[in-house]
Amino acid sequence: MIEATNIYLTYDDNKYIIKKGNFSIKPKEFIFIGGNSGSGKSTLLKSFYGEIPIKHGNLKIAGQEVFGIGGKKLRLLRKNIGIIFQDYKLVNEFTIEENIMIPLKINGYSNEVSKEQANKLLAHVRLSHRAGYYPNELSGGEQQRVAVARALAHNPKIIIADEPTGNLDDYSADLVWNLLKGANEQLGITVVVVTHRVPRNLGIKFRQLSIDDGIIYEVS
Ligand SMILES: Nc1ncnc2c1ncn2[C@@H]1O[C@H](COP(=O)(O)OP(=O)(O)OP(=O)(O)O)[C@@H](O)[C@H]1O
Repeated sequence: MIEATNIYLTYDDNKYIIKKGNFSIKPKEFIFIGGNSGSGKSTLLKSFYGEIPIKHGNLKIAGQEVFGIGGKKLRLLRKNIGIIFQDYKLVNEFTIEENIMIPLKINGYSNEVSKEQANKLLAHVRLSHRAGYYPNELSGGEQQRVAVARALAHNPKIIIADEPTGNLDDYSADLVWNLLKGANEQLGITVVVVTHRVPRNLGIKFRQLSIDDGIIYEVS
């Protein structure tokens, strides 16, 4: 599902954040990515959804080459991916129902279908009673559950999450881990999560990668 061959990532050409990155993530795997602060975890995730260019090497996501990607191909790439951030990144001017409708509308679904799907997902994350609320009327944990629903809305093949529980208390973090686990187990979605703290008792098989001095390696 994700195949990296000798990828190099940089912001300014003076220093490679990721060097000679080689790894392979199979469909339906659950992957954690660790490493010290500043080691390049978020940078690596950004390369997956075309937010920063691949400087050298090849990166295939769901069969699509990411090197040099832009325009229509980038839109197609993002169709396969749902993204979750530490700080939720919901649109404050939209209700939470409307937030979940965003990826559906972008992908060409009608208002009616988008609304129906958003409400199914709101029920899934147990927030139906908040459909008309705005993000700033919700707790952080609730906002992150909306972000998970939004990431799932367009039936992506891959979920990418950058410290999804970093701002949450243990109770809310558990709810988010369970939603990600369900997406992986029940929907067969490949899940890639950057986290400093791998949850104990996740209850599913997972693999761990780590980044040190720009090098990506497998944690055994
Ligand atoms: N937009 C940017 N422009 C230039 N340099 C950047 C940019 N974003 C990140 N960096 C640098 O790239 C390096 C890796 O940053 P990145 O955010 O990927 O690390 P991280 O492992 O996710 O860190 P953390 O665990 O603290 O979130 C850091 O040295 C950082 O300063």
